[in-house]
Order: sequence, then C-alpha cells, then structure tokens
Amino acid sequence: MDADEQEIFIEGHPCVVVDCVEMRYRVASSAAAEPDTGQFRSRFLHKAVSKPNMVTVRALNKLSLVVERGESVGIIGRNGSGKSTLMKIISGQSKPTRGAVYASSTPIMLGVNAALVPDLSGDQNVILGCLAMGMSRADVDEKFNSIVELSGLETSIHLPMKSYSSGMASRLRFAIAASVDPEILLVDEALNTGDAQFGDRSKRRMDELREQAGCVFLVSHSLETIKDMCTRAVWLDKGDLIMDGAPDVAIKAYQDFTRHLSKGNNISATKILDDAKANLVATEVRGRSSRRSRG
Ligand SMILES: Nc1ncnc2c1ncn2[C@@H]1O[C@H](COP(=O)(O)OP(=O)(O)OP(=O)(O)O)[C@@H](O)[C@H]1O
Repeated sequence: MDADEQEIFIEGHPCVVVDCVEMRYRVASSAAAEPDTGQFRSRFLHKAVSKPNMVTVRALNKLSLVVERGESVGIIGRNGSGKSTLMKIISGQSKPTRGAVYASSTPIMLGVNAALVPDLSGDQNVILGCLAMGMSRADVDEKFNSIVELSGLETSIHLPMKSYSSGMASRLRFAIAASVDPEILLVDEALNTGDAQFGDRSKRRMDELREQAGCVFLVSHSLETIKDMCTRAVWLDKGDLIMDGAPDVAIKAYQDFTRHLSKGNNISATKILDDAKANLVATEVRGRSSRRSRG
C-alpha cells in the first residue's frame, strides 16, 4: 500500500461481497483473424470461412463491491457495460472467470431464477419452481393461489408452458420468483416484458419485496427510477467500475458523460470518465475483512 493511501475498514453486516470479479466470454467473430494481404489472400479467406476466429469479450474487469444490509444499489451504464453480467454473477446464474461473490443468503433475481420445464403445465411449473427455490411443500400449497393470481395467466395456467408467449412465460417466472421474500433481491428491468396490466401488478409486488428485503440491486436505464428507489448508485462502463456513491452524484456524472458523447465531444466525455475513475474509492477484500482503500 502506498504511503498516501487511505484505508477505510467496513464495519457492519454485508449482505453481498463481490470480490475482484472478472468475466470474459470467448465468442466466434466473423471478422478475419489476420489482415488479408497480397499472395496469401485465398489462404486467409479460406481460413476465415472454415475456422471461426475466437475473440475474448471483456464483460467485467476486476470489480469489487461490499453491499450492506439496508442498501438499495442502482446499477447504471451504457448498453454492454456489464450490468446484466454482474447481476447474473451475483444471482449465481453465471460463474465469473475470476473472483468470487459471497452472500449472506441466496440472492433472488426477479423474473428469471426459476428453472422451468416447457413440457409441464404452468401450475406444475409453479410447484417445481417453488420447490427449486427451497420452499417446503406446505409453503407451496399456501402460496399457490397467490402465485397463479399474480401471474394473471387464468385458465392458461393449465396449458403446457411451451405454448406460452414469451411475455406469458416471463409473467409466470416473475410470479414464482416473487413468491419468496428474499433477503437479497435482484431486479433487472430489462427482463420486465409484461404488458401494462401486469406491469402495475408486478411493480406493486416489487415495491413490497424491496421494502422487506435486506438489500436490493436494481438495473435500470431509467435514471429517475434509480434516483427514486436507490440509496447508492454504481456506474459501469465497458466492464469497469467508474463511480460508486450517492445516486444523484453518480447520475449527474453519467448524464454529463452521455451528453458529451451524444454531441460527439469524445475528448470531454473521456475526461469525465477519467475524473470519475480517479476519484473512485476502490474496495478491496482481504482475508476475512473487507476494506476500501483510496488509490
Ligand atoms: N453470453 C454472452 N456471450 C458473449 N458475450 C456476452 C454474453 N453476455 C454478455 N456478453 C457481452 O458482455 C458485455 C456486457 O454485456 P451485459 O449484457 O452485461 O451489458 P449490459 O450493461 O447489461 O447491457 P444492456 O444495457 O444493453 O442490457 C457486452 O459486450 C456483451 O456483448
């Protein structure tokens, strides 16, 4: 540690600790692997067509966060900045390439957690999904009617799930996931594909869950929603943590950044990004304790 670094030990009751998480995806690219030059043109062309050029997408770069009980964390950033990737890692749906996530209980992602079976009917999937989330059979029986009601599927609940539209399927998943009262709640608004009527109903249930939860992560492109609902905002860009702090401060910086970008002022936009990064108090998790050090 440098002499001018400042260490802040985090006291309290963390719900979620994200420890130096990195996520890389290996994907096939249709771009040629090497430049197409002179006499080797046909050989390279053959190579590009016959063998996929594998590239690495850096979705998250060494990200650490400590989220305390009572916090509601909004995740903001441009498309492709790593927001959904972070949520999937926290919920346990994706395994990070490096690093780890520690949570005081199983985080529940609204809408996608339940692993359902397309050949089974909606009501059979309600039972399956609830049992998979750790409910007892008695709990399932007690909550069954309210889940079916929240899904709004009415008689379609008896049809096989493979016959559902994607909106109907996501309503069922939401209703199942929302039937538990999670301590750690994850909401990715990009997954909210229900119609207006379901939107109202799901928002009401989401509000209830948020009030009861120990901590909440919310991904939204609506900055107003983040301002209204969150006590803390995390700004991601190209997989990097840019800012972590009060929602109004982070949102203002992010809005300034996107305003400059949309006007084509890339240099001033980059300066805003660099300034924000320079002021970041990075979290570092060491051994059994977590601390923030100013680098
Ligand atoms: N399954 C995957 N395979 C390969 N690359 C992926 C995969 N999922 C995400 N990515 C890449 O990881 C990066 C981050 O994606 P992510 O979905 O986390 O962004 P996001 O901030 O949630 O974006 P948006 O606001 O558009 O929903 C992007 O470059 C994306 O292309």
